[in-house]
Amino acid sequence: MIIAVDGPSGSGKSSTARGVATRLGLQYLDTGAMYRAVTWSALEHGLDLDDLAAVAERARAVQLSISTDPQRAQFAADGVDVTEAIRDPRISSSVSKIATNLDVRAELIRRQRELIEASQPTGGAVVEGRDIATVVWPHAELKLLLTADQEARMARRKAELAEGAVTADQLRDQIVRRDADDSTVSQFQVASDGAVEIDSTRLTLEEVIDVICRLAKEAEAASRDRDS
Ligand SMILES: Nc1ncnc2c1ncn2[C@@H]1O[C@H](COP(=O)(O)OP(=O)(O)OP(=O)(O)O)[C@@H](O)[C@H]1O
Ligand SMILES: Nc1ccn([C@H]2C[C@H](O)[C@@H](COP(=O)(O)O)O2)c(=O)n1
Repeated sequence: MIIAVDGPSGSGKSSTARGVATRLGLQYLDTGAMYRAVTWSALEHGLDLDDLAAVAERARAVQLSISTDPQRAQFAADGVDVTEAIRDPRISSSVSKIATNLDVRAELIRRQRELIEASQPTGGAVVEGRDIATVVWPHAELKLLLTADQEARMARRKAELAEGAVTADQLRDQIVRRDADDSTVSQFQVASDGAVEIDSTRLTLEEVIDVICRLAKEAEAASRDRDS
């Protein structure tokens, strides 16, 4: 089973997808981490992020190692562990430049499909991002759009950062400006065909995980009925 989870920044995709994958014994793919790792690599190589061809070349060249174990978040780029570095505000503020480069997207979508295919012999994966149900894996057995209102998303992001780590303007940039830029290349503001929208504004993380696990069981049963 492939479960696709898309949605805006701070809606809870990573924490929810990791929780669902753990409970259902599936792999977990954080596609945003791949865009972040390419951003890290481009900056390490001193590239101008507006040089679309040079950045796309870097995306094709960089060796990415992505853990799909929901219990062990670990990412490496060209052999360097970037698990922590890719969460730095420096990366968050520039990653949209990489994610709106269409040649970078083509390369990362190709790699994401390979990782999803590799997950199938062990039962599948929960895959989260912005374009999973619409572009990367439209035939996912369960497609979800996870939303929450803007105030809740900003409050959640603020709560997870150290006191004073970002200013109010930086916080708004990480959520509102990033969604505006990212939505120029992906459609994650409204549910696509066959996707179920879950508004998590008034739900706890555990409640969202419960809802998704129930939907996954229903999707699995429906698929068994179709096959028999
Ligand atoms: N339903 C929820 N209720 C309260 N807090 C939540 C809920 N879901 C997630 N959170 C918290 O909100 C914060 C942001 O969640 P998370 O990083 O999973 O979002 P995201 O959609 O993956 O964000 P981004 O796309 O920016 O990486 C985390 O601290 C997480 O623990
Ligand atoms: N499938 C995806 C995943 C992510 N992005 C972009 C959008 C974000 O600005 C950036 C980092 O994602 P995050 O870790 O914050 O979820 O990558 C995308 O365009 N498509």
